[in-house]
Amino acid sequence: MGDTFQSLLRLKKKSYQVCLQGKYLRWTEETQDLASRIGQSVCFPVTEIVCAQMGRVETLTPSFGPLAGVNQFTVFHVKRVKREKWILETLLFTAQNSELCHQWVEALQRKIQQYGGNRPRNLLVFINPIGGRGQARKVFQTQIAPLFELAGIKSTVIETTRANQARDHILEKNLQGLDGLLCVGGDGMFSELMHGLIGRTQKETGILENCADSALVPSSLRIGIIPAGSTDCICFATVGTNDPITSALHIIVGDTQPVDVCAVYHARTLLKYSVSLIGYGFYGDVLADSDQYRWMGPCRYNYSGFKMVLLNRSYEGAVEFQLAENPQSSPRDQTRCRTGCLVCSESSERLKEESEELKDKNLKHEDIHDSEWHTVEGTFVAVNITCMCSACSKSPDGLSPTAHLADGTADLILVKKCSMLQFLKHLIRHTNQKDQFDLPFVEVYRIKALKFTARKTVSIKKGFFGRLFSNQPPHSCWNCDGEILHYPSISIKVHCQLVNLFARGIEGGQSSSLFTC
Ligand SMILES: Nc1ncnc2c1ncn2[C@@H]1O[C@H](COP(=O)(O)OP(=O)(O)OP(=O)(O)O)[C@@H](O)[C@H]1O
Repeated sequence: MGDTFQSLLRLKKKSYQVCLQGKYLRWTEETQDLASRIGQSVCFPVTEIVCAQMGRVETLTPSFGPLAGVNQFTVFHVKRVKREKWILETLLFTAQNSELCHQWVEALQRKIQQYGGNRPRNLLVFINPIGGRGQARKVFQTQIAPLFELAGIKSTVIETTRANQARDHILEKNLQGLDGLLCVGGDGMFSELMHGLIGRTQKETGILENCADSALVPSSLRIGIIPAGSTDCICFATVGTNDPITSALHIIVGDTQPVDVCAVYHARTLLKYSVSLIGYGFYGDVLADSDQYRWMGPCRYNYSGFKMVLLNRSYEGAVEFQLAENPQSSPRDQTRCRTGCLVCSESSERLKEESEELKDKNLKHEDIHDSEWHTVEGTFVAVNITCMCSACSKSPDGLSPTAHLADGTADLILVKKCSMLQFLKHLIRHTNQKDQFDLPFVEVYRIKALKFTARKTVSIKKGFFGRLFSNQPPHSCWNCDGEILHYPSISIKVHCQLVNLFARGIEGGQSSSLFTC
């Protein structure tokens, strides 16, 4: 029984038979009740233990020193509270003597090392002091740094003084010895880290990042997001909530979630990468319009959104796309991408096999992936592409609720010319349980590549609101994860699992890691 360590311990004034076996810590109440003989057992995986320390340790004490109790030891572990939210739970065990406590702490730490091999030890943290409501510094110092200290994670902190400082640092500076990069901020900060890391990795491996034909290589470093932005869309889609403690605990236990990335090109030259929304028409116009109302803070998006609904603009163009290869997966299939998603796992397997095939046969990515192009021409209120569900607090299921995080596809949503009320109906369905795609003017496809050619739209002063505000411009712009792209004609290619996040996807169905055996 070399793998098992057990003894009698006290917890919350009751005696328990506590057993550490395999991947689990289990405790069973010692009961006098002869009818039931054995009390209820509770167990949870070692992979969700943050650490074990001698004595009674409290996280909020500055130096985490043991407070009292030579015969006590403390176990810190992940506890799920509601939906996807995690908190740090403390268990204070009392043993017969301090020797036994030492043995328990050593046994637990050994198990954490054995099963928690992917935990980071050394992180570089970028704090955006102006992101969201300007709380990033406070969030990190008061809530996150004490957790990292407890878990034995070294973090080097850089507070940014300008936009793109984090991206430039990652592109230029020595990152040796680091296990991951974190941002404390919103989706814009994540985008900086992602651009820096993808760019650096291609440079180091000699791949031409700018060329639309390049098969880009993923980095071994993971990116973590401590949410402190305005929308935190990427946190909602990869963790299920925008709670800073939950994200920190996912980082501490070393979770890994691969994520697909869309590369956006104009004239075959790279413009930007995106993981959530690339939108022409409505979302492009909202972003461009909202820029003049920065003084309103995050409310500017509601104001410009309202204005654009009233204006009811639509734009002419041709959308060409290559459909995804997996016929079993579709944006209308009602499945959800959740932790351990089978569709994404199959893609990981396929990726491995493909890269071996490419190497063996000395082929290019395109040689095994060229497929038919489909075309939809018309006038569109919105052309949206997203490679994750793009959920946020306003839209809990997101733009495309069944989109997968890591299957090498993106969902293309075409909202064709319709009335203001029809478009409003489509938008409102993002906030309730109704299907936003089940409307005659909406089409949705699961794709792997796209080309959009904008046509000049003739300006018509439509209705009362059209005359009140302004004429329609001939083209819209693209909203690429919250940044404006001024080239109306673009192409997009989905790169399967190009970045890895400290996350595990949204946990589905499971409400607690603690369960009775
Ligand atoms: N010190 C700084 N001064 C000005 N801008 C900065 C600074 N540091 C980072 N930025 C830029 O601020 C932008 C917005 O930051 P961030 O994403 O953190 O917050 P947000 O926009 O409020 O949140 P979200 O993107 O979730 O809506 C980013 O694109 C980033 O490049």
